[in-house]
Amino acid sequence: MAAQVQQETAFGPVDRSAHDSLRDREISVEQEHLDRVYRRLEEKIHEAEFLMNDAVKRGQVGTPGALAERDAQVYRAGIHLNRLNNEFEDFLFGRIDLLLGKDGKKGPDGAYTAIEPAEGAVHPDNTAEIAETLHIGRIGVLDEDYAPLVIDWRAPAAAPFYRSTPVDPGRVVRRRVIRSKGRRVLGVEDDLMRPELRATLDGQGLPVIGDGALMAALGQARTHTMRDIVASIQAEQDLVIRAPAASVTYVEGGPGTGKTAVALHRAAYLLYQDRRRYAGGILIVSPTPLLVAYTEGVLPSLGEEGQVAIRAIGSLVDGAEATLYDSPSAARVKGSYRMLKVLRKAARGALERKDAPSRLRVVVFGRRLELGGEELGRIRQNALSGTAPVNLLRPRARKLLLDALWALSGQATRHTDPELAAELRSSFDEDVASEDSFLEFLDAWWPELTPAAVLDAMADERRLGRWARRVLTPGEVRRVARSLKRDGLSVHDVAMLDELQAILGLPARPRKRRDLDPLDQLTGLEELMPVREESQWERAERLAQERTEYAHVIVDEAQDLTPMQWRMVGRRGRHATWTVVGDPAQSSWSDPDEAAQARDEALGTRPRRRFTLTVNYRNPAEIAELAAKVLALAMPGSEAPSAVRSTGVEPRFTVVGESMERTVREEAARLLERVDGTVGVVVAMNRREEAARWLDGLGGRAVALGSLEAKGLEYDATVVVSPAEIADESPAGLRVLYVALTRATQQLTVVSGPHDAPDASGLPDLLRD
Ligand SMILES: Nc1ncnc2c1ncn2[C@@H]1O[C@H](COP(=O)(O)OP(=O)(O)OP(=O)(O)O)[C@@H](O)[C@H]1O
Repeated sequence: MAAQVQQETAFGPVDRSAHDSLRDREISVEQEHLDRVYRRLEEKIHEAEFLMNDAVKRGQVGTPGALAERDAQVYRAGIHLNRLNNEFEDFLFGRIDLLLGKDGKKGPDGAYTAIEPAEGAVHPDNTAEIAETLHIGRIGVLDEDYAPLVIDWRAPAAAPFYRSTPVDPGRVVRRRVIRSKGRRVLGVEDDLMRPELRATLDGQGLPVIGDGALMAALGQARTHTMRDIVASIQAEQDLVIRAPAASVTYVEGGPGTGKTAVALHRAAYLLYQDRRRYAGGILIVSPTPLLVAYTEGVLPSLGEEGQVAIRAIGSLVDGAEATLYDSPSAARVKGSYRMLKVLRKAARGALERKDAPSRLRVVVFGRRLELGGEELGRIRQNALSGTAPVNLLRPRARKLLLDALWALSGQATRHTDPELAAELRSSFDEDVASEDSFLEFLDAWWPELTPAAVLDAMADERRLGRWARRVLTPGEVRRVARSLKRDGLSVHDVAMLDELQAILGLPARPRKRRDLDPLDQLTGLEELMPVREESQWERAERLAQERTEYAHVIVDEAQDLTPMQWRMVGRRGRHATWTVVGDPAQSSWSDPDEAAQARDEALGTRPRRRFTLTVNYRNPAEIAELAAKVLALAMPGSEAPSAVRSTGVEPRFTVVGESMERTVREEAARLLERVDGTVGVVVAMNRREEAARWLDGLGGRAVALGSLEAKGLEYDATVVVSPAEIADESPAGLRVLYVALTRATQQLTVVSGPHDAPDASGLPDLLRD
């Protein structure tokens, strides 16, 4: 973090009233600049509108290329103004004042490219002149001479705004965050990167205003949506955001270190860097719909939305939506690699429906032919020995049936001439294959399977037991079958559906009929035209359209993905580059080693670039210290991130009095009075419905959540209800409790229930030293 020098100029302290007028003066300096930016943008719009009207009037002006270019300019200018007027309250948010650069070269955005100051930029008496001032904003704007009025935050020239620290300041002397609303500048917050320097700008001392932008941002009340952090990205975060996209960028960091924020800003950065490459789309996988809703506004505020899909892990399969939770014991089986074996068996086993016919009878060339159960069983085995997806094996099964009937018919030896024999065989096949009895048999004996149908079949405990023999215990079979009987899907079911889709393959397309020519119908010619099968090429094109792959995949809360979920996500990024962010200490999955193996399989052999984020921006030190006690139990030896600020407010401990409902409600109400923003009440999963009722009437600022739903979210204040209940609800319970305890930005209350064994001060057993 940058040194925060308050109420000073680079020449020394000033008194408070002088400081206030200094602040006003600096605000008006920035206001002037913002006015200039808007004037310039309006000019561009007028120019563009003039050109457009002119073009309309004159019909055609210039070459088609010039016209296209002009239209593009009109379009771009329109977008700019629209975005400025409608979307961005704080369009211009930063400024850096820089020393003269080393090489004196300018980059494509009109700014000097050097990171380090030129020799002699700082005089021996520690004075220096500011050689360049850059303003940073959400989009870039150039003046009439192509000099930068605003640099896009993602441009290389903006990097020093984020990277510079007092330890390694580069050319930056002062970094300023500008706060504005609409077209009005409201305030400025400065960080001095070279406090030792006495720098001048146009012959005047360089004023330093405010308490620093980061602290101002962190102290703000939280709402139910995440804000972007574009004005206060810290150096270690910036390294991740701007890391080259090749291969896998792997980021670990404790709670509140900005992993989610960094992941979202990285998506915007990648699109800016190489829009063409990412035209294939960026997928951001989030653990819950709540976190999707919480983060959804960030990318639009950064000017990006179209090419980024933020999807909850339970909504990755089109047409399926997870709404149910599994018990920890069912989840543990459904998410594990073992399920893969079961699904492969089930996909094949589900072909054998209870009502499947046991014999095939056809009449062909005037003869009745019949295949019995044993022969049909052999044919099925033979067809299934192929490695193709089950639905794509149907044509093979059909062919084997025809072979068997042909052999039975005794026609094979009728002709010695190979050409005649082939002709006979083909008319035999056509005869059989067009018979209703054959078609009906095939549909019943080798039905086209859908993933949902196989999952349904697995709800039958007896059948599932057969498919899971030697893989699952009878108890596990019972739990899984029971969980599949419910109406609706869980996140684990969705991953199983996706796996089944891969195992089954897309159903072979119904034979495509040629568009009928009315003349053919009249003449009866239609009957004589062969029915056209889908060509290889058409099939390839269809599959390409149906593919759901992305150019870059970002996985948030990656520690929670089960092996089956990694497989599902992996299928969406087979040719992608990746950004994976997570924290092993917050994992709610019981078998981290198995998940790590699945993750490595999904990411393949691509090289990994690893980063660690070390500063907790969310929790004040008082809360972070308490949470660290649970971390020590959950993952002995692992290090908690250091909290960046302290509030002086210690966590509060209370014990359930008359009823849990009453105590929790009172504590939530108490916190609502103490904070301006949101209050989250976190309970064990099986209490989440009743907890929602406890808060009835407290208003929209208070919400109740199950422990797993709290993933990634944050509130001004939280009430964590019964740490013991949360810790005991699953094998990963302590890690889930660690998540619950690290959601508050200001205040935390812990309510102990009967299982918590609180001491006299209300401190529960699990949180004692
Ligand atoms: N550089 C920053 N400037 C301002 N706020 C920041 C910065 N970095 C992080 N924050 C804030 O800190 C909070 C935590 O960030 P975020 O949710 O991204 O952390 P996380 O590492 O994903 O946490 P968790 O692992 O607990 O889900 C958010 O409110 C975020 O806006």
